[in-house]
Amino acid sequence: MSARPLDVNGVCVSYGSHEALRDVTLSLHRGEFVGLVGPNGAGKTTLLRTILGILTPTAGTIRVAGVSGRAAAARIGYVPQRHDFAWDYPVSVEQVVMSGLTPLMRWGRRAREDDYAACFRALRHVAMDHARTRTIGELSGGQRQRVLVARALVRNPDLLLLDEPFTGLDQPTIDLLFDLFTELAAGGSTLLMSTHDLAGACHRCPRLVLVNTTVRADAPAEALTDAEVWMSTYGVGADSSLLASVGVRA
Ligand SMILES: Nc1ncnc2c1ncn2[C@@H]1O[C@H](COP(=O)(O)OP(=O)(O)OP(=O)(O)O)[C@@H](O)[C@H]1O
Repeated sequence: MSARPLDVNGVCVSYGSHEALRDVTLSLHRGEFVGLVGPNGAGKTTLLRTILGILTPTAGTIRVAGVSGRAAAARIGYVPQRHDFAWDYPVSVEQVVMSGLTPLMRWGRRAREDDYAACFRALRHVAMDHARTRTIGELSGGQRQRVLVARALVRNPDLLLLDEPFTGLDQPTIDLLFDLFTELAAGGSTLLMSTHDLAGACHRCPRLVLVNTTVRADAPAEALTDAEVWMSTYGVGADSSLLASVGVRA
């Protein structure tokens, strides 16, 4: 049996004396699409960056497809927040997607025919193959997000990490991206996505992980009907509109 795409076990992360994550345990199976939700400062980005190997846990272990450390990072496709990317850089869509392969290429190696073929496949996956030669600055927000997903997919990862992919996008664009993520999961990709779109996550992510420093709940979205869990994770009262947005009553 092949190893799970992600196993996080008892992970703790601190920034100096500030404890950002405590005893986080989480496993994903192949083909799962999991929403990671929690309030501002809950530790979502910290968890993604720790899985990526950018941050080192003070305790616990992380395995991606059964391996850890640098080998684990090579198995991950990462979709950063859109505003973390330099969109005014004068490069083509294809060049951005190609940059997803760079970590796998030895320094100085020129792109080969199979690299271009991998880029084309990834762009076709996100329905952006028609825009291969366009300059990235010309793209809409939704198209930019698709290009970032293609860049993450090009290395055929065991795990896709998405950091708030919906920020600043309109509802129809968000719906199309949810369709894309659902299709990717149905095709065997494994996705862990942080988001503040609670209503969308409740409707479209089959499984939700609620986090605030530690995992507060981990269940199919439709099973998260206990208002207390949402209230304590987000630190809100029974009168909060958050409860209506996730479809529960206090
Ligand atoms: N580089 C850093 N140095 C010190 N503290 C940090 C750093 N990055 C994050 N933190 C702190 O760690 C905690 C978790 O932050 P993190 O960015 O992971 O939360 P988040 O859930 O992604 O928040 P948001 O939804 O606002 O993006 C917060 O208290 C934050 O202030």
